[in-house]
Amino acid sequence: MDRTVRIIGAPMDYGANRRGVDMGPSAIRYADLADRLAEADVEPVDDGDLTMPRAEERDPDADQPTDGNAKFLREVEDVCRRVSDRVAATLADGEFPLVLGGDHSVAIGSLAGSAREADLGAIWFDAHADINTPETSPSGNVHGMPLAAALGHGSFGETEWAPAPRLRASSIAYVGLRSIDDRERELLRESELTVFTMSDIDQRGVSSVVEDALAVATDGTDGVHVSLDLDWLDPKTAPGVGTPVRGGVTYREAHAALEALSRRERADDVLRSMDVVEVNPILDEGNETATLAAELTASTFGKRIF
Ligand SMILES: NC(=[NH2+])NCCC[C@H](N)C(=O)O
Ligand SMILES: [Mn+2]
Ligand SMILES: [Mn+2]
Repeated sequence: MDRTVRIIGAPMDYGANRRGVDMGPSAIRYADLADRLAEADVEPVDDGDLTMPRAEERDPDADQPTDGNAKFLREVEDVCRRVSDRVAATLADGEFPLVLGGDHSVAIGSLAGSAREADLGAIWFDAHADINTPETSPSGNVHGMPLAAALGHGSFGETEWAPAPRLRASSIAYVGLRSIDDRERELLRESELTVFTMSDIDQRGVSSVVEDALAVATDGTDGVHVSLDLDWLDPKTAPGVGTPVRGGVTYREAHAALEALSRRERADDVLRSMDVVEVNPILDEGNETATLAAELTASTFGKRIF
């Protein structure tokens, strides 16, 4: 790909109950993200970080926009509105928006911004389904809700900021799920989202699964959003995440999957936007998870061994 990639840092931790994931953008930059992207033949431009609101500044008299079971939802809304505007403006300039989280709630903003002027497909690389609503969430953490928000499920449907305007459930594919809450399972069985679990990867291999995910996300859409939650990988390979789940993809499987997205002939017109989320340096070992995040991002943009 020879497009300009605009790096948008979103050091958000409100969606994960404030546990250190706000240092993710800094750790990924420290792992030489820009140099690695340059090696992938894209031109990185770093916009720096968005400023995060202070929870203490919350006006106690203001109305709560949705159910009180979603923690820090007002702060998440504030950040996601700005992420969405930045992503939309970047696309309008003909550049590629790369959002660095922060916890996965920032994806509400990236999806909304990317789906403003185009029919959007999405591939969700994650251990988790992230499709709880404030009403179904067992934790109240908004990082477990971004797809419900983008699809306007539950009380998110009553808001104007959360739903992604041109994203349909039938254009979304998960790759690598292995932790699905009971209510999410019920919903996914009835929904049009495509679910590829770790068992599919075990049986068919990651490359074939990613091909199918790409087919889902590109069919009838104008472009694809890639959402990469680092807890998609096995915690032995990516320990620096807040909600690790055993049995994730290996280092090589992860590279193979993301390289498949940027096969030369299609990268430019298929990929539209990306977020890289859930890197938590406090829980990491020697910044290896952030380094992995930087490497995998370069693979997505076409960096190859040879
Ligand atoms: N982006 C993430 N790491 N999400 C974890 C979600 C965990 C769980 N399903 C919840 O709703 O709380
Ligand atoms: Mn996850
Ligand atoms: Mn996630």
